[in-house]
Amino acid sequence: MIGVAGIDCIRKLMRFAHPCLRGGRHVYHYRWYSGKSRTEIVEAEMTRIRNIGIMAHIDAGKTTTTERMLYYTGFTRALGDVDDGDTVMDYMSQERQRGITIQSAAISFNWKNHRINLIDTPGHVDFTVEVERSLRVLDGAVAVFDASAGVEAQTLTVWRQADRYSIPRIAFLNKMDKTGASLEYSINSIRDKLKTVPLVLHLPIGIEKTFNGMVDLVSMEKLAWTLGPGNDGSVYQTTLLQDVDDAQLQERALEERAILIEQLAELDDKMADLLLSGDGTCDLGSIPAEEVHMALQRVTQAQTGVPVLCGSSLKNKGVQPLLDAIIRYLPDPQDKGKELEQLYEDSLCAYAFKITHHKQRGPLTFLRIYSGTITPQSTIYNVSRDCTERVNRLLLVFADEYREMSSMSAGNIAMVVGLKQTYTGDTLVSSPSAVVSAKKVRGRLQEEGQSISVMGDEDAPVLAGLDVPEPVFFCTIEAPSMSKQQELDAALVNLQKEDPSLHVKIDPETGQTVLSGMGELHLEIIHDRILKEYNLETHLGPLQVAYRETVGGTAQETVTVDRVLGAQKHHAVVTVSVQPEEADGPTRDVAVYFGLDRRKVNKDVLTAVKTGIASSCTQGPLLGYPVVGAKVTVESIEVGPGTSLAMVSACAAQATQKVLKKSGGKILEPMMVLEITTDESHMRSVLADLSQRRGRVTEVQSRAETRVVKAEAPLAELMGYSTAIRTVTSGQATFTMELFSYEEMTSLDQNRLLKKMTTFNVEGS
Ligand SMILES: Nc1nc2c(ncn2[C@@H]2O[C@H](COP(=O)(O)OP(=O)(O)OP(=O)(O)O)[C@@H](O)[C@H]2O)c(=O)[nH]1
Repeated sequence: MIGVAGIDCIRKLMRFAHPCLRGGRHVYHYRWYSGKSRTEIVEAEMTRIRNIGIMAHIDAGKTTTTERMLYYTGFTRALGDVDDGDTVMDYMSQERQRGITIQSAAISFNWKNHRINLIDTPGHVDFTVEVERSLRVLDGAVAVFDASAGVEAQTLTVWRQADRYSIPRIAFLNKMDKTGASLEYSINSIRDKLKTVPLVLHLPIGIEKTFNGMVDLVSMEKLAWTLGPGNDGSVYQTTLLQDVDDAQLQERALEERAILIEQLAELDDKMADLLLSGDGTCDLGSIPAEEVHMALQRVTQAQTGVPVLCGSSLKNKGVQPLLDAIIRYLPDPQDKGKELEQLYEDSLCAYAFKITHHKQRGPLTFLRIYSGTITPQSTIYNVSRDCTERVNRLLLVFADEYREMSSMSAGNIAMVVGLKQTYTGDTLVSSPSAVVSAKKVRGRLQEEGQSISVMGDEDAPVLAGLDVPEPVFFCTIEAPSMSKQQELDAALVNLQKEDPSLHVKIDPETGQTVLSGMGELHLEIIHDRILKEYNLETHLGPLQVAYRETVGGTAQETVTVDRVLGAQKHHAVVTVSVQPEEADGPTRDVAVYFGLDRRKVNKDVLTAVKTGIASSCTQGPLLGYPVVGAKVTVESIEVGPGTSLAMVSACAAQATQKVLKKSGGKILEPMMVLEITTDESHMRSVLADLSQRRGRVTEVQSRAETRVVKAEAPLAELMGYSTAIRTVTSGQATFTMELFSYEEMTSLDQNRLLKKMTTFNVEGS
């Protein structure tokens, strides 16, 4: 990924871009372009733009595939290698060191007269919010699979996310050169696990070490990567299959093509008509390639099937056909922008999907433009934050340069310098009056019976916000000295603008700053970034699990407050009852009901009571964790004349605390679902380790020597799991983990936790 967050990286970006060899490794430099460039970058017309992302399980080869794309499209002049830590896309230093892809950014390049805007997406489960925000702005995606592993856990997660955003996909079976690679296994796994129809477009020639190319089943050509200059895969031979002296290959290809055409005929009416036209004895082999391409495009975009291509990015095979498939089958940006164009017509509507910070230039904001045009030196309006922002500079991250643009229009991905108050997920338009007219248009369309699905908010026509999962871990963070606290606060504000899954709050009791996030790695990375990007050596407190509290049963409590403050007498009596909320599992928020006639109570008093209850529920009575899965009913309210609303609120809060305690509060702990892939010889150690962690094994799948263990375990027992699993399996196993529910602890475990936490608090105080 082209990370522009780090100052190191920016320095490199501002230098002239060319790959050079240093100490045997390729190092890429980028320049912050101003002035004339070697080539003129024209704005691509909408039908020739593809906004795409690449999604995959960790290590499937997303970065390597992206690097090859950049190389073959002329972006880079030497091949990067993730194993050497010198790829363009994994730019941030943390990514380089850890060998994983963390953040997403956009990078544009041209392929066969089309503009491809590539939005990189991370593969680690701690960064699913990064994946979500990329998916928001994509029109299509390439799913990269390790052909020896088929569909892996993280791919399933990202696939489900892509389903939610209705993103057409094509599949790339990478690593066909690897031992254990299997087209058949991967296809079955795509069909079974992803519940989609895989449409095989390539018949591999050779497998594992002998993998050398493929038959393109649409054009019926043999594509062979022979050793070209520098063995970089840029040259490959295309031969019509009929001219290839291999009758067996021809026969198999004809059979596979027939299967493909039949599948298409089932999914696509036009292909079915074509087959049935004439005397109904249509020769499947004679259907023209162009007709098959068109059918594949329709089926991909309708998301009824997924074209499957194969290759080996590391061995430089199969990437150019993948680029061809992107421009052939994945959609242009028109569809996604349709609804917004209806609302905003020719005026600007854009979505901020990524923000990075640059010390001198301030925030750099990546925008997907849905309608209208954006120009530099203009003023725009942030609907989500109700403020005006100034566009100082408008840039396109094109190949190895940041190019100044005089304007950018709908369908494009722009980078803007100057937006100071914008957060990731905000909607930007031309002016407040544009919002007023968009609202009017929306009202009219709704009256006509048309629903506007892109909108998240009833009041303002903004794009729906991000679906940010609940943080599961938290820890305190301390500035190196009191004098640096302000700098730390500013750094945290910037980081939150970039990363909506990072939560920052001040502990009301200790006054300490508390960070919460998606996992151990997430918080570690934040810590690293504060050091590297803001030069602040902070101290992180011990990592703690974000528990929840809930009620044990039904209870009722009445609290009376009688106070005299100055000359004013305050009198309030509030009775509340609680009971477990009968929803599917614990819900996030506590539901408040009124068991009294609300018309007889002053509106402000009702609001004060609700506020008191809500504030009380943010800190449960057992350990101070938020209360969930409870129904609180206000049974009665009595308020004396002249009593302040603050007093009413306090009375309701006290009653809620008391009733929560009385109900026999329970602690809920986050349960994670784990998928561990290991070899047979380490199975015993993996299972033994899991049972020590209160883990439950739910399924074990076998494939040759590989075992995939699915298990559930409490997060509290999984601290440092990545190191532990590495140790017990001598580095052989990989795993993913994801939050799936909050569960009640057994009373034994709860008592242990309460003892530990109260001792900890006493010691810590
Ligand atoms: N044999 C083989 N190995 C490959 C191929 N493509 C990538 N690899 C290797 O697989 C490992 C992971 O590759 P990456 O490109 O970093 O994978 P990624 O999906 O970007 O990984 P994350 O950034 O962690 O999500 C590296 O060691 C690559 O060299 C391939 O086609 N064949």
